[in-house]
Amino acid sequence: MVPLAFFASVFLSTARQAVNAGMMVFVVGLMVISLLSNQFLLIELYQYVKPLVSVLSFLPPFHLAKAMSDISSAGSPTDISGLPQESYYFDWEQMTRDRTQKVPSTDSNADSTNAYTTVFLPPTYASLLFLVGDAILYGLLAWYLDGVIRGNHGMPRKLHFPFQLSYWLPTKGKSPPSGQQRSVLQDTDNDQDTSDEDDAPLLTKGYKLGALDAMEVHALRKTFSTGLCSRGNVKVAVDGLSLKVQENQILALLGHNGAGKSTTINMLTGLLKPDQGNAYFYGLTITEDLDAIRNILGVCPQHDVLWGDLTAYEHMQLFGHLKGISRENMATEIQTLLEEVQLNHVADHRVRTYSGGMKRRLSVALSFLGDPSIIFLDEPTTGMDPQIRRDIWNLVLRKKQGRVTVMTTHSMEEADILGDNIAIMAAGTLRVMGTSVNLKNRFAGYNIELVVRHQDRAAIEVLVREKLPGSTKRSDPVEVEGGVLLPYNLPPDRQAEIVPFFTVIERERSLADKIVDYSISQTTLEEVFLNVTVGELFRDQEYQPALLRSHSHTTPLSPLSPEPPHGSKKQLSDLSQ
Ligand SMILES: Nc1ncnc2c1ncn2[C@@H]1O[C@H](COP(=O)(O)OP(=O)(O)OP(=O)(O)O)[C@@H](O)[C@H]1O
Repeated sequence: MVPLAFFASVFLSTARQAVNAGMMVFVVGLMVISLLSNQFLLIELYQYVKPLVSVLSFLPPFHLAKAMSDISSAGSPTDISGLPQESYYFDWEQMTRDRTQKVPSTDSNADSTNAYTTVFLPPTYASLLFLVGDAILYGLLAWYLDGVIRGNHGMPRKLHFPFQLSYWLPTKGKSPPSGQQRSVLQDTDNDQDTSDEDDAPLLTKGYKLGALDAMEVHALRKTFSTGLCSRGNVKVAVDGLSLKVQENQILALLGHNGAGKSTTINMLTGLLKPDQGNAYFYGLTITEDLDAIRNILGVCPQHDVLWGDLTAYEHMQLFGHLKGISRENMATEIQTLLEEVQLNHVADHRVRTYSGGMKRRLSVALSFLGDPSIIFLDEPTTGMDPQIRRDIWNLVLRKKQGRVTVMTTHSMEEADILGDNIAIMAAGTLRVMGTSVNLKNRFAGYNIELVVRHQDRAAIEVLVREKLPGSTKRSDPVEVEGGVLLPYNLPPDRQAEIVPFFTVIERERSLADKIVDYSISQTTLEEVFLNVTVGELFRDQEYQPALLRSHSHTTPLSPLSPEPPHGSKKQLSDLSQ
């Protein structure tokens, strides 16, 4: 029965499907048992019983129920046909006897001695042998089909995977890319640089393509069918994503809801099969070496996968065993990690008593179990209070050495603090990638705020138009104490205008009276994010291709490149109007 359950699970992807299938099996089984134990039905359906028994031989529940029934009836005063038994005990001879059921014959010409006909049922030992055979058959089928059929979950193996040496002797642990693998990657890079230039994301100067890349993603694509039938609408969740991450670095993946971050992580961790593309971790590919990659992978999924009846310690033990942590190290490692996420004082409490933030901390701790070389954290700090969140940030920063960390977040502060590189996704594509400073320089520029007296507002606005011609109003003026605040944004390529403008303000005594206060600051990552994804928000068809095609990802851009972020300024100004 257990191998049959594993076999059935290959074709079922949700708990609801499993419940429905279980109900169907129960109803069909009940009907069959009614038939075989009801003489009236046996008479009516006699000619169908023999072929039915042959078919049922391949279903373990039939032989299990029959063997149990045989064994229990063998010890009773009457046998299965209701006739008196010669002996009341069960012996091996009974096991080898055909189990027949006598039913009244429906043949009108039958004489009185032939008034009964017998329905053949296999002997008990045959049922037990069938059970063993079924267990082997379904076990093998479940193992093979589970490898090659993954539906939308996981990466299917090749049809001939049992004959692949790599299946039986997987590459263990973290290994640098072999010369051959490495050269394939380089070739792929070169191909992509020349042929796919238009589709390449923008990489800023802070991002270094180099020899230490431990994770490389190439043209990853995933679509989902959204219609009722498979030929319905298709949603492109991730569209040709390519990026690289170096060891010891954290990549923060930003994007609005539905940008494709979780789908990307699910593909990279082998939960979803990519339609196209591949990813390499330390030279291992997700399409070929998923088992080896899983040995060095830690994942904190977006939604906690925890069991309410288990404690935090039991969760850690369970995952520790699955990750193959040795018994000697298990207790120390669990204790250290639980202390680091501040759950040690509730380690023996059932998880159902935890708050959302505590469950999240446990998920983070689970992902670090076994010291994995690649860590994926999908919105790890959701629901945590500010203090705990900072502790988790410290944990992630402390643990970034010797591994690749990829995290998604909606918190710009989190991305700014943790991310060595920040990648911004929109509509399934990577729009920009670089360090926080470079992204700010490249895509946002400067915020200039002037507090002026009401009566001088028009004069100062004229002055700003003359001396800061590249500036735009960031939002409507705001009434403040002593006057009105005029907020401006200056793109990074107009940096040269800043010094002359403030020199004029400092020198002209008349202006000093009109301008009560002023400030200048670099714009925030949030503004970069809005700036980069604003085209997506407004679905401006002209803007997006211009943004994508204006740069090649192989050419590092100057932080203060003369090329403005085309369209983005226009859209921001639209926003403010
Ligand atoms: N199983 C699915 N079937 C159909 N569409 C899906 C499926 N999974 C994801 N999508 C769609 O793919 C797109 C990307 O989803 P994804 O969950 O990757 O976004 P995300 O960036 O992680 O968003 P969030 O920040 O809200 O978690 C969305 O439009 C989503 O509706």
